[in-house]
Amino acid sequence: MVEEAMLLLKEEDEGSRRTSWWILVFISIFFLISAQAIAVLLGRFYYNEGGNSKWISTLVQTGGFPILYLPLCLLPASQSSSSSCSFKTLVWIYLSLGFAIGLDNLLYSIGLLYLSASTYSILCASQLAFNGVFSYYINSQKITCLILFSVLFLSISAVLVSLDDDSNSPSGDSKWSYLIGCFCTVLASLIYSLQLSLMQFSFENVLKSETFSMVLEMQIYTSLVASCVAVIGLFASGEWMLLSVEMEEFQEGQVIYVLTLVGTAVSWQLCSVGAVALIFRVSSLFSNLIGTLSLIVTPLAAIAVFHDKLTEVKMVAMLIAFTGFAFYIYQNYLDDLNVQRARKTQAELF
Ligand SMILES: Nc1nc2[nH]cnc2c(=O)[nH]1
Repeated sequence: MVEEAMLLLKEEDEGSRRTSWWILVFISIFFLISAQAIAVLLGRFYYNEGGNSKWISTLVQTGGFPILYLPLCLLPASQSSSSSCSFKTLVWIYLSLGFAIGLDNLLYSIGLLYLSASTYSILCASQLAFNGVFSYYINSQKITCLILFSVLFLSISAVLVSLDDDSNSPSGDSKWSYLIGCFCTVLASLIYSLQLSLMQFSFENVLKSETFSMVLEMQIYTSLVASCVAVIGLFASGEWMLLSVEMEEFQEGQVIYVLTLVGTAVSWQLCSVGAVALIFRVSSLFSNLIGTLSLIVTPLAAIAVFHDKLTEVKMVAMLIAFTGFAFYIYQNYLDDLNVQRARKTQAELF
């Protein structure tokens, strides 16, 4: 009797843990998709209205990290991080990942500056394929049929959206700038995928902490390093001297210039917390998949904000993307069922 009651209690506890896991995953998905769409649109707005600094675009992708100290301080003590690894290892992880993020952000900004949104999205879809390879080798991710179809559907969808997009690059159409833009975007996709897989590896094999503080600390300290890279670049390149002119000549005025940069910085932080939380809770490949899904739904936001046309191709592309997304969620659900079945059998045996 007592054993049965214990088993029932354990099952109920497990059930509520799984429910809160799904709720947290959906909140992270919401932040990643909506905040990335806003950040990308604000980034385009900055370039379209006269902004021209690659290093400022790089800096705003991580420079908003101080706002994350507020949730970090508000978390209950039981949620404070208690990583088992040494201080030296932690510093090494934050420095290497932070440097990779800084480099990725610079290449990402150059890609956005030199390419049209369409070419940019096609090349960005390559990050899912890169991530599939890195996840297989670094994170021992099982590539099931559902995951493979999910990656394929999202890649096809990104290509469809791209082919349909007729916007031009903000920097004009010179052949050299096009080639530089393509090279930087593919390299950024490779670095971004590697960085996500290494982050998952750090969470699972080095940090081994189960708290949300770990997610926030990872985001804060890697952003601090990446922001230092951007500030050094800003001063070393001499771009800082042009900032006051850029602000004065911004077509929408100085106040909107500052608000655009602040809004972009805050959006990137919310998006990154969502991305890191998904790596922590699910996997780097899933986080990348949702990021790519966001790339595909960004045209929807552009339809609402900039009154772009909603074409049939865009609608089909989004349908394909959501089908791909549903495949991955269904795979997670199946994994979940398997874990529950295994636990039940184990409990019955003992
Ligand atoms: N390369 C790359 N960098 C990013 N930084 C934030 N999102 C992305 C992304 O989708 N690709």
